[in-house]
Amino acid sequence: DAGPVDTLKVKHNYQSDVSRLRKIVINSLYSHQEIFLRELISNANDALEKLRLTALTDKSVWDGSDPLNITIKSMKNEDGKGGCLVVADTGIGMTPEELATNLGTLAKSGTSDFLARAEGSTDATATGNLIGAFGLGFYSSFLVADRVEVASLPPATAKNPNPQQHVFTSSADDSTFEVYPDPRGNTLGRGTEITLHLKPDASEYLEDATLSALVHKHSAFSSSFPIYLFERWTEEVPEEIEEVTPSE
Ligand SMILES: CCNC(=O)[C@H]1O[C@@H](n2cnc3c(N)nc(I)nc32)[C@H](O)[C@@H]1O
Repeated sequence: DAGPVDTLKVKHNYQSDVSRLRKIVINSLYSHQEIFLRELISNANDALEKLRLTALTDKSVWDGSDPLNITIKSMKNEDGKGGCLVVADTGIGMTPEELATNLGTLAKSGTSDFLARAEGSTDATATGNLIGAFGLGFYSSFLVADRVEVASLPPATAKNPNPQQHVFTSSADDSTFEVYPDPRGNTLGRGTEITLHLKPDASEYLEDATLSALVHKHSAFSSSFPIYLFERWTEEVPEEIEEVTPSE
C-alpha cells in the first residue's frame, strides 16, 4: 500500500528525445567517465551564480549571511562495497516543477542540432564539450551511477513563501522519473543536493584521493565558489574538511 509520501509521488515519462540523449551521453562518453564531476560542479556553479545575481535585485532570496559553496561527500556502504557520492550546492535551488522541467525535459533549444552533431561523433572530447555547452552535463551522472536523486529547495519568496524540499529521482535503466516531497523535510536550507548511487565499476569515486585529484584537475579553476571535500563523512560530523579551492 502506498504510504503518505508515495501517494504524492508523481511519475513522469521522459520525452523520447531525453532517453535518446541520455543514451548518447552514456555511450559516447563511457571512456571519459570522470567528466561527470566537472559537469555537476559546473551546474552547481551556475546555480550559485544565479542566486548571487538574483540577490542583486531581490534581497529576499539571499541576504549575504549564509555561505555560497559546493560540498562533495562520499559515503561508503557498511559492507565496503559501493556507496554514494553527494554533490551539494547552496545555490538558488529548484521547485518541484523546475525539477521536473529542467531535469526531465529538453528545455534547451537547438537540442536536435546537438543530437545531429553528437550522434555521429566518435570524438569523446568534442562530445564532452558539446554536452557541457548544451547544458546536458547532468546526464553524465549516469556514467557512474545507476540511480540519481536530486533534492532541491528554493528560497522563500513572496510568490513562494513556504517552499517544500522535493526530490527528483531517476534510474539509468528506466525511462521514467519521479518527483515527490522530501521525507526528510527542508534539510538543505537552500540549494540542491545530488546523490549518486555509484555503479560497482565506479567505486573509485568514493576514494578521497581520487575525488581530490579530479576536483583539482577539472574544476578548481572554473568554480568561483569554494569547493569542500568532506573526507570519511559519516552521518554525524565530517572528520576532516579539505577546502579544495582557495576562496577569493
Ligand atoms: C538534464 C539537463 N538539464 C539540466 O541539467 C538543467 O537542470 C538544472 N540544474 C542541474 N543541476 C542544477 C543545480 N545544481 N542547481 C540548479 I538551481 N539547477 C540545476 C539546470 O536548469 C540545467 O540546465
